[in-house]
Amino acid sequence: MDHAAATPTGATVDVLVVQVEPDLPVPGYAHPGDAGADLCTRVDVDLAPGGRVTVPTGVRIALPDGYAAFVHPRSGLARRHGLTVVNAPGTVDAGYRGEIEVTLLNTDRDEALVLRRGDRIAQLVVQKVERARFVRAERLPGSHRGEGGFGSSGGWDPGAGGRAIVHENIR
Ligand SMILES: O=c1ccn([C@H]2C[C@H](O)[C@@H](COP(=O)(O)OP(=O)(O)OP(=O)(O)O)O2)c(=O)[nH]1
Repeated sequence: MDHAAATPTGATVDVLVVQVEPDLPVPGYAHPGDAGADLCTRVDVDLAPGGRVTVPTGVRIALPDGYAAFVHPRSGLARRHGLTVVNAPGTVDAGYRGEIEVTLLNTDRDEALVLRRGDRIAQLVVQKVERARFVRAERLPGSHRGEGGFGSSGGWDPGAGGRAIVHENIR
């Protein structure tokens, strides 16, 4: 099992964890100062090129009110194998008591990926979140960006003229 569960120095919040199978590690930070605690797969997975799978992590948590946890991909797996999290970052609500699952996508067109039970597959970032009151208004205050959407600062082909852009399917 490739996992270094360091006791986090400077931890600022307690998060209760119930392990679905006690021999798997609780989420752990690999290094002091890391933002993400590693999540492991509870099952073996063979992921075909272009394949998608939802993997159980073996952990259930109770976040305090005012917090959420976000499931992010691991950069090393992304770089080496093209592995990503489909809905990155996945949102774990404070009220969620079920097992955290991770929906993985093997973006590599040629190589299958083998994950074994206990392998680290993603990382969980615990954050304070605001809860907004959405207040109806007739107009919004001005800003430097204005209505310029994504790509408006350059590097994007504006030829689509506001139409949806259909991206090539990975298959
Ligand atoms: O990567 C993820 C994302 C979410 N969840 C769990 C925790 C979260 O609280 C719940 C619901 O997630 P989300 O709100 O993103 O899903 P939804 O499709 O909007 O479903 P819902 O209608 O239940 O909110 O699923 C995970 O285990 N892993």
